[in-house]
Amino acid sequence: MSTDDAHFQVTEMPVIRALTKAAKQALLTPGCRCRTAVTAVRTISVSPRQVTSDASFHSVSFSETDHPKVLITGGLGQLGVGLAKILRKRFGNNNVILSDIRKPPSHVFHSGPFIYSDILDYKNLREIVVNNRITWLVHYSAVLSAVGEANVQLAREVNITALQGLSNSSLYLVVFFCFFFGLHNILDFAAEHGLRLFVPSTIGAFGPTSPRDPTPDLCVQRPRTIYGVSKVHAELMGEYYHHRYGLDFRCLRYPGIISADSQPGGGTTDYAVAIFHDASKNGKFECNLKPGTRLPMMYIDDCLRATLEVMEAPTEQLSMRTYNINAMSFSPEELAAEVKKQIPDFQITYNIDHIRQAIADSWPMNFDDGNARNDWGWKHDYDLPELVTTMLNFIGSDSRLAHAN
Ligand SMILES: NC(=O)c1ccc[n+]([C@@H]2O[C@H](COP(=O)([O-])OP(=O)(O)OC[C@H]3O[C@@H](n4cnc5c(N)ncnc54)[C@H](O)[C@@H]3O)[C@@H](O)[C@H]2O)c1
Ligand SMILES: C[C@@H](O)[C@H](N)C(=O)O
Repeated sequence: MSTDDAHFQVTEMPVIRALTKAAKQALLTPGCRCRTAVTAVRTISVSPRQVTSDASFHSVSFSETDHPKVLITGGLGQLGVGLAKILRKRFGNNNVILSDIRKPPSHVFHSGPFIYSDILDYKNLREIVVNNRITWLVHYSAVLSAVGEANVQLAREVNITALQGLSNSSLYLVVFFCFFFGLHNILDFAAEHGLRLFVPSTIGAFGPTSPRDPTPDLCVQRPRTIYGVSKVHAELMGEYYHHRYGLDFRCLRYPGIISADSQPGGGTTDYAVAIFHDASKNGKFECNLKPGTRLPMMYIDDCLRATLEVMEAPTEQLSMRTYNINAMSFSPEELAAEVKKQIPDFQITYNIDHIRQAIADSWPMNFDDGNARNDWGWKHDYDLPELVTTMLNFIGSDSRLAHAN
């Protein structure tokens, strides 16, 4: 098994297992959840589709001076736990509920409210929102780019062990539709309950026909991954609900996010996290993208702060509802050169994953985030040297701590 395959197994299987379990149930049980979700969206008596365009959805008592009550879906991935931490610091521990379909590790479970929530289950979501008087919803649940694309070995494993009887193409169809229904559930009840809704998008929402250097907020968006297509869909649906029903939809297109204490969930930019762990532990790293592959990237602290800032931004500052945000752009060889400044013996080799490479080659190289900077004052703190120092210090002190214990 290659390092890359091993990485896939370690970091992506829980997500795939959880997702395919949901997908399998949805398809194989009578009155499957996919169908139920569609029915709920179409027939629920308070559906936005049945309310006039000037109706106010902001029926939940929530003023700008109150602390919001936040629900984070898909919160056990790379970003959710960190976001919960900064939101709890700002709004109080009990005002931020983390949720996922996976079992939380003990330190997460004991750090604040955690609840099971499957975004495909409209009733379950609705109960959580109503019972906890949720006012902000951060919709993090997703299947990232590389997991969403055809990985034959992984797909076969999943088909045999999780979706017996379904063909590869059926599996991808299920993932695709569950993703959409999940989003539709979220949009419908966010509008119904007057929630402020944050859905992250990505550099992956652009494709090979978009301008790539730099990529502006508004341009051709023809992504070639199912992940990108679903994110463009989310951007458009969110903006449509905003204009049509007054939904307070806010969306940031994140670059590849780099974090030390949480693992990425199966994306194309994951190499930029793995490199620090391998450099710190073994002094070498095998990269699955070509040396010159330039992509926009950001340290997690900047990403989470941007999320809080756009959620708190007064409505009148938002000239748009979907913004690019950026901090830096680099290629594997540039990142390796920066790591080498701190670990002089560090060696990088290349073993290209053609699926990830094709995805990366279709994505922006530089991201133009001028609108975010002008409208609500976005400003990043971490550039490449700062990122490398921070990551290596964090991982180094973490492993020294582990050795000491
Ligand atoms: N991490 C990045 O580099 C990056 C970059 C751009 C955008 N984003 C976006 O930010 C969000 C969070 O990213 P992440 O890196 O934390 O993702 P991740 O893949 O690490 O985590 C996603 C989480 O969603 C959960 N999930 C899957 N199906 C679910 C369901 N049916 N119901 C509830 N939860 C479910 C998974 O269990 C997992 O914990 C995603 O929407 C992603 O597209 C991330
Ligand atoms: C860029 C982003 O959306 C994610 N890290 C991925 O590579 O899929």
